Amino acid sequence: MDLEALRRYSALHPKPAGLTLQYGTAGFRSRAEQLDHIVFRMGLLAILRSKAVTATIGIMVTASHNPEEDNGVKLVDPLGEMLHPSWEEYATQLANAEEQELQKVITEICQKAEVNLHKDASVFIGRDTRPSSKKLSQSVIDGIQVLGGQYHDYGLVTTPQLHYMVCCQNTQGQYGKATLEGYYEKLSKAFMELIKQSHCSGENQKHLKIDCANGIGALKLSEMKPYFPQEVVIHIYNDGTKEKLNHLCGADFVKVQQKPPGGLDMKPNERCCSFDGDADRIVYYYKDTAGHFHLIDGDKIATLISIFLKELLAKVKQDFKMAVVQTAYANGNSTRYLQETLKVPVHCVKTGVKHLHHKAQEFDVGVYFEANGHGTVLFSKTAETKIRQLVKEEKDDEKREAAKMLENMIDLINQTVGDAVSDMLVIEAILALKGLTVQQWDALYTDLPNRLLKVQVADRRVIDTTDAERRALTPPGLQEKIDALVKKYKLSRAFVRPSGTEDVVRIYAEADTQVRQGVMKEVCFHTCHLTMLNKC
Ligand SMILES: CC(=O)N[C@H]1[C@@H](OP(=O)(O)O)O[C@H](CO)[C@@H](O)[C@@H]1O
Ligand SMILES: [Mg+2]
Repeated sequence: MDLEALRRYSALHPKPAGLTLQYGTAGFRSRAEQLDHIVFRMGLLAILRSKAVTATIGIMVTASHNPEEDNGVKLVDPLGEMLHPSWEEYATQLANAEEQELQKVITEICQKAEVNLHKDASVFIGRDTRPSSKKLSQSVIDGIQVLGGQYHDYGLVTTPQLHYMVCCQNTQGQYGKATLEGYYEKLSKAFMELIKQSHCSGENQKHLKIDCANGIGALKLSEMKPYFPQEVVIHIYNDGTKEKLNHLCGADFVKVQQKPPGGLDMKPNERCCSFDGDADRIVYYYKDTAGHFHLIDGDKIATLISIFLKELLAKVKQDFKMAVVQTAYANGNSTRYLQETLKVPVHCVKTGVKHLHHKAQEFDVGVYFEANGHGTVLFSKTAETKIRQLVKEEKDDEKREAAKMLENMIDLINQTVGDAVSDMLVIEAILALKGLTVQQWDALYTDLPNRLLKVQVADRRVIDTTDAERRALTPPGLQEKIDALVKKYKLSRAFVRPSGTEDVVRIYAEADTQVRQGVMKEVCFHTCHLTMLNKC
C-alpha cells in the first residue's frame, strides 16, 4: 500500500466532520455533496473486495428513485449480485473512519477478510444521469488508483447493465459479452426468438408508452431501439430533456401515489409503463374508458410471469421446483391468487432485493418481485442445463418447443438483478404469446385497497420487527394494538417497520374496503404515540 498516495488522495476527498453514513439496503445514499469521500473510499473497498475474491467488482453511482439532488453508490459482487452482507459492515467502517484512521481501517479489513494486497484487482464503474454522478465517479477512480487496480469505466449505464457486465466478465463470457452491444444483442435475440411463435395480435397491441423518469432508461432504450423487432413499437416519455429526474414521474411515484406520471399523455386502454431513475424497476398501468387509473405492480408482474413459466414447466415434464418470493408489501390478493389459484408456493422475506434474491436461489425456478416493481427470475444451474439439453435432444415436438421458450426466457431475463428493460421485454413477449390485453392481465385478481405511508419519528430504531418484518417486537404494546385493529376489518393486514433507506418509519395497511379511513389512520396514530414521534 502506498501510504503517501493514500494520505495525499484522501486529503483531496475529505470526510465532513461528524458525518456518519451507513451502507444500507441499497448502498450509501445521501445528498450528493456529502458523498465525495464515500465514493472515493468505495473505490478503495472495491479494490480490496476484488483482491479478496479474485474477480472483477462493480461500482454503480446512482440514487435510483431519490430526488435529483441526492446520489449514492453501491458495489456489485462477482456474479452480479449485491455486495455480500459481511462486506457491508466493512463498507460502513471505511466510510466513517476519520482521515488519520483510514490506513488502520484498511489494514483491519485486509486482516479480517484475508485480503492479499499483492493480488491483481479489477473494477467496472457505471453511473446514472444525475448532474453529480460524473464527478463522483471520477472520485471512485481516484480510490481505485490509490490502491493500484485496473478499471473500466462504462460511463452512463443502467444499474442492471452494470450488474450484467460484471457477471459476463467473471463468467468469461458465458453469461454474455461484457459490452452494451452484447447486452442489446443478447436480449433482442432472445426476445425475437420468443415472439416468433406469437400470432399477430393487431396494430394496437404493438404499442407501448414508457415513462423513463427523466433518467438513464431513456438514453439506453433509445440506443436499443434499432435492435427491436417491428412487433414492438416503444414510445419514450420523460426522456430527461425537459424535466428533472424522478420529479412527478417514474415507477416509484406511480406506485406510491397510485396515479399516472406527469409528461405522459395516456389514452383509454393504452398500455403504459414506468421505469425508475436507474432503470431497475418497472410498473405497468392503463386508464379505462371511464377514466379510472389501474396500476399493475410488481405483484401482478410476478403473477403473469409465474403463470407463463408454470405452463411451460408442465409441458417439459421435469421435476423442477418453482416458487415465488415476495415481501410483506405484496398485496394479500396476489399471495392468495398465487397460492390458491395457481398453486405455486410463496415465500415472504425481509424488504430489500438481496433478501429476495437469496431466497429465490433455493429453487430451480425462483420468481421474485417487490410490489414496487423490482424483480427477476432465477434459474438453477441444473434447470438451465436440462432445459438447454432438451432443446438440442428432445424428440417430442411439444416438449422441445416448450424447452426452447424456456431457454429464450433464460436468455431474456437479467438473472443478476431486477432490470426494467429486460422485464419489459419479458412482459411484452408473454402478453403477445398469450394474446392478453393489459385489461385481461389486470383482471387476474383485484388488488385489496392499500396504503403505504411514511412518518418521521425521533428514533426509528425503537421499532424492532420479526416474521419477515410483519410483526413488531418493540415498542411494547404496538403489535397488540395492530392485532386488535386488524381484527375489526375483513381481509385486513397492517405492519410497521423502519425504512432501510430513509430516516422514516413505513406503515402499510390493506383491507377489503375503506382502508384509508380505517386501519391506516389508527395504526398511524398508535405508531406515532408509541414511538413518541416528533411529527406525524
Ligand atoms: C416499501 C418499499 O418500497 N421499500 C423499498 C425501499 O426500502 P426501505 O427499506 O423500505 O426504505 O428501498 C429499497 C431499495 O431501493 C427497496 O428495495 C424497497 O422495496
Ligand atoms: Mg432503482
